[in-house]
Amino acid sequence: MNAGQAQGAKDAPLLSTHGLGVTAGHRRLVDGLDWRVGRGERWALLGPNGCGKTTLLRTLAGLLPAAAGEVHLGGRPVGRIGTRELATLRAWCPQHHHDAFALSALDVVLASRQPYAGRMGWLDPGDEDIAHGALRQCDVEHLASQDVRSLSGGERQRVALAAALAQTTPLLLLDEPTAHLDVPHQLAVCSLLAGLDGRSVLMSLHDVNLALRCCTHALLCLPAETRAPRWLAGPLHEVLIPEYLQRAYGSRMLPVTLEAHTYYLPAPQ
Ligand SMILES: Nc1ncnc2c1ncn2[C@@H]1O[C@H](COP(=O)(O)OP(=O)(O)OP(=O)(O)O)[C@@H](O)[C@H]1O
Repeated sequence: MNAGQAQGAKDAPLLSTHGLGVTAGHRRLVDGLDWRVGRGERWALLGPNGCGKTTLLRTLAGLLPAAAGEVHLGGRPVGRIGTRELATLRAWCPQHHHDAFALSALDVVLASRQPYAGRMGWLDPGDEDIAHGALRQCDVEHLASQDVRSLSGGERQRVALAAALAQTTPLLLLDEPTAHLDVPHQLAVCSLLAGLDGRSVLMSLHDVNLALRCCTHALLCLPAETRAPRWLAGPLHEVLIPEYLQRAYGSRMLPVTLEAHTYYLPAPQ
């Protein structure tokens, strides 16, 4: 990379999509999406079941090919970035975790340090410190030596989040990071993500109120009957408004203000 290209990469948005199309089977889930995610922004991906949040996140992560257009990370097409480098640029935390082997929670988190391992694949004590720090941040350090197959759903979810944090990437792609979590842990994860200085987060969520607490921006899917759904992107309070929420979810959402914060309640049927 020459000096001009290096400067271009520095000025480029962390993530951008250019005419992005995403399909699953015969369904077109995203069509012509032009979107930019800046450094330090936290985006909520919202929309009804099956609208394409997971498929879009996996495409952004470079795990699925785009049907049209491109995803860029730091100004470069994601498909042209090698696996190891990609793992230093974005962390991916899926919705489901399949644990085939008897690994401890610490092992699972340490695995996310592999992109930084030396030539022989060895990690150093600094990696262990980062892994323990991430387990602590996610309130699961006391489970570090426990077999992940024996963890509860919420504990496993927090270990997965710790693994994503320990990857120390500028971008985190999280598929329903608050699934399985009790309310105090949902709020703790919310504050944790909001406190990640300079790192950007894209997370699919089902709770509009959590998005309002936790995020700076929203990408909301408005389903369409006859063509690909339309994804509205923008600052949180421009996108999460009653009109758009009703179009997205098909039911009226009533704004309620409590202690200067706005929340949404579904209107009685
Ligand atoms: N490989 C596939 N073949 C056919 N259809 C698929 C495939 N993968 C996903 N789909 C369909 O694509 C749609 C989008 O799925 P996706 O998991 O992205 O939705 P989602 O918005 O994350 O849903 P949820 O809120 O329920 O988690 C669904 O209707 C799903 O059945």
